[in-house]
Amino acid sequence: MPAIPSVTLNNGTKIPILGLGCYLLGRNTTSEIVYNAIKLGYRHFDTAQMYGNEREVGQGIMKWINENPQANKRSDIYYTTKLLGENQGYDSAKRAIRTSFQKVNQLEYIDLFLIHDPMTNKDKRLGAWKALQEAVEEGLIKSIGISSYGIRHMKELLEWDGLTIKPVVNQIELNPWLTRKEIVQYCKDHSIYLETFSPLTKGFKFNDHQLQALATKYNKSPAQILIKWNLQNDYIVIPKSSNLQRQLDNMNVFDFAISDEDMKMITHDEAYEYFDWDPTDYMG
Ligand SMILES: NC(=O)C1=CN([C@@H]2O[C@H](COP(=O)(O)OP(=O)(O)OC[C@H]3O[C@@H](n4cnc5c(N)ncnc54)[C@H](OP(=O)(O)O)[C@@H]3O)[C@@H](O)[C@H]2O)C=CC1
Ligand SMILES: O=C1Nc2ccccc2C1=O
Repeated sequence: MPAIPSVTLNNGTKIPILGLGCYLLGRNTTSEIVYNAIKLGYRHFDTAQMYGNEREVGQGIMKWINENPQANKRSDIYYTTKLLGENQGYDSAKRAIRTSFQKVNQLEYIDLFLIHDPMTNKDKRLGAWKALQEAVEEGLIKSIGISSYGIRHMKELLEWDGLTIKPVVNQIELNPWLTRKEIVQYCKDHSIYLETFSPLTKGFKFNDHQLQALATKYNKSPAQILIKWNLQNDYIVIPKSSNLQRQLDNMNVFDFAISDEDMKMITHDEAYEYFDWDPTDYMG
């Protein structure tokens, strides 16, 4: 399997364009799943304070590094976590960032720390961002970003006079039935990379007849077509699977291309179907 390519973010750091979503991997199994996924070729892992498995994701990564430190480098791995909503606000965020860091301190730094959602208020969102900026200055974190931010939340942040570090990504739910053209355009205009969660629609769209037709045409599975749809839109993508064979299938997307015509055919700008949560229009 070829190495997963990386792209460069607005601060010059690189991120592998396909990572493993770590929600619901299960606390007892996470470290082994992460370790085995690295053996398969995954180099990017997406967790969160909310998932309760930050420590175990770090342990899986460290097991791989420690088994051959000459060959297996920390810098080859990309580790993302996210600040829980209730930990927003400057003081709470300072504490929670340190707690997350302590859980994986053997990793020496966190590659990317996201504000998980905008569903608090302006003071708490900006206070959390100030704490994240300081953690970058301290060297605990390399990059910071946002998740499920709508345009008003991004404007609030980008126009804030305390902003010293721009978000590198907005992690958001996108799929052929949820294209969010305005948010995508806003992010592109401000050099904020789109990173897509629930890219497989959690399986809900696997029986869609157009998706099935493309799967047959390209001799790929519906999951592989959805992952490729994301990559061809230049989105970073983080499908979750706890199963080794499905993880392998989800990586096996670099040997084909969906035609422009077929990309248009499965893209439904008029639809608005989400399968997780939708905080982007939160008004608080
Ligand atoms: N920022 C945010 O607010 C959010 C972030 N996320 C992040 O995004 C990640 C991915 O999103 P998630 O919501 O988990 O959903 P996904 O769209 O990635 O779907 C995961 C589901 O699809 C199944 N699956 C995976 N691969 C295949 C395959 N090849 N064929 C058939 N079924 C498959 C998985 O089962 P199995 O494990 O058995 O293979 C699981 O049930 C999360 O793990 C998390 O890291 C998710 C939601 C919100
Ligand atoms: O992975 C996730 N699954 C979720 C479900 C509800 C709210 C947030 C999330 C995640 O981040």
